[in-house]
Amino acid sequence: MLNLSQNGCSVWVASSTELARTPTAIALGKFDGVHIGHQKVIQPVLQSARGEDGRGTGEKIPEGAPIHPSQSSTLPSSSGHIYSTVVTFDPHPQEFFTGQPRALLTPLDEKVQQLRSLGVEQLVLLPFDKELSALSPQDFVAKILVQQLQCQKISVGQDFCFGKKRMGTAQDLQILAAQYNIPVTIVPLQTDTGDLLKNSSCSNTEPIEDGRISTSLIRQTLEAGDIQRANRLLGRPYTLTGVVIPGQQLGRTIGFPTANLQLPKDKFLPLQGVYAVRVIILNETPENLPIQNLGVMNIGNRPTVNGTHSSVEVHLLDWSGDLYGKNLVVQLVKFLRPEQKFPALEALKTQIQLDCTVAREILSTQC
Ligand SMILES: Cc1cc2nc3c(=O)[nH]c(=O)nc-3n(C[C@H](O)[C@H](O)[C@H](O)COP(=O)(O)O)c2cc1C
Ligand SMILES: Nc1ncnc2c1ncn2[C@@H]1O[C@H](COP(=O)(O)OP(=O)(O)OP(=O)(O)O)[C@@H](O)[C@H]1O
Repeated sequence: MLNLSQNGCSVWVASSTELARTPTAIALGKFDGVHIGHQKVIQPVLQSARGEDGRGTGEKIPEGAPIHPSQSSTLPSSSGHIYSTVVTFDPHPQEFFTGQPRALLTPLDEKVQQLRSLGVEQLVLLPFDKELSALSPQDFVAKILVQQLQCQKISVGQDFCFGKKRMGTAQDLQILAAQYNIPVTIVPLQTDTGDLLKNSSCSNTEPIEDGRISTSLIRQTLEAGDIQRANRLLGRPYTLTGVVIPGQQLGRTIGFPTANLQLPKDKFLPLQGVYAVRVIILNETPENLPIQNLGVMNIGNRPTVNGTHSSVEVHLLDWSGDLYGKNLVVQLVKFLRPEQKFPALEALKTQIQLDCTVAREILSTQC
């Protein structure tokens, strides 16, 4: 269990339902990326926690007490507070089923940051294991949502599926939850064009390019280097956040010192190559305002210097100083070009000079 706090606001992170604060208003799903579609699903839960929908006077049903579908989960409450909660799964269900580690758009720390900025009070990580994956939709609602999380309200997207073999739909959730007097908001699917999709069905296949905003679409967009579209789907710039570690220190010899970033192991990387970026240097003291700089970034193996592993390095424009050990937030703005093997360092230097000129131009016009 963690309680991550910054600037007075905090998100309670519970690694099991026993550690969760209750009662809850719940947004349900994987929420990797916390994209525009996810943000719409989270919105009703925030309103509910503020008491804007008239609920918020619920009393806890004692842990372990048997609950019958006819029994309302809303009893008079002592504190009257309903915690706005995102309920998600850990590990990502796909990782559990395939056994392969999955790179994430928002590893845990970043997801918590994003949820905090939206005003979410709590993140509950349901351990996704054989037992949870085998729960029927009925049992998932009764045991996890009602009994353990004392749920007062639920919000999901139109294509939400849950329970064993993803058998339950958003409509099924609405019917099951109604038996406990829990209202379920079903959020229409948000698309890239702003249209709403009418049809959706539960399936485990990767989505086709239908414009529906999804984690999968954003991953594909980043893999293709279309940063502008990825940023539009996310509702903010895609960022790489990490600590600066020593590199080979060759960059300074060609006039372009670079900060080598150590990222969370499970961070999803976009297409290899060179990018125009904005860089926030996070200071140790929280009261200091973060400093924002323009920069160029390379993601790749550095074939010109016979690099052996992939690295992420940033050169800050018009900046000099020591960044070792500092935390950087790198916001991707535009993909400039693929990485190349140059015959000599001099040719690489000339190309990086050009990259800086192009980046400066782009960054002066685009946000
Ligand atoms: C904007 C930018 C573009 C780069 N482009 C390439 C490239 O096309 N090919 C390549 O081999 N290395 C490229 N690099 C990586 C350089 O080879 C690397 O910065 C240099 O070797 C210094 O590495 P070091 O920080 O480990 O000392 C680029 C670096 C930057 C900052
Ligand atoms: N574009 C969208 N519009 C409305 N709701 C959405 C949208 N995308 C996801 N949701 C809803 O947000 C919640 C979390 O979504 P989830 O992360 O599980 O799926 P996703 O973003 O579609 O990712 P994936 O591509 O991995 O399926 C679910 O309730 C889901 O139905």
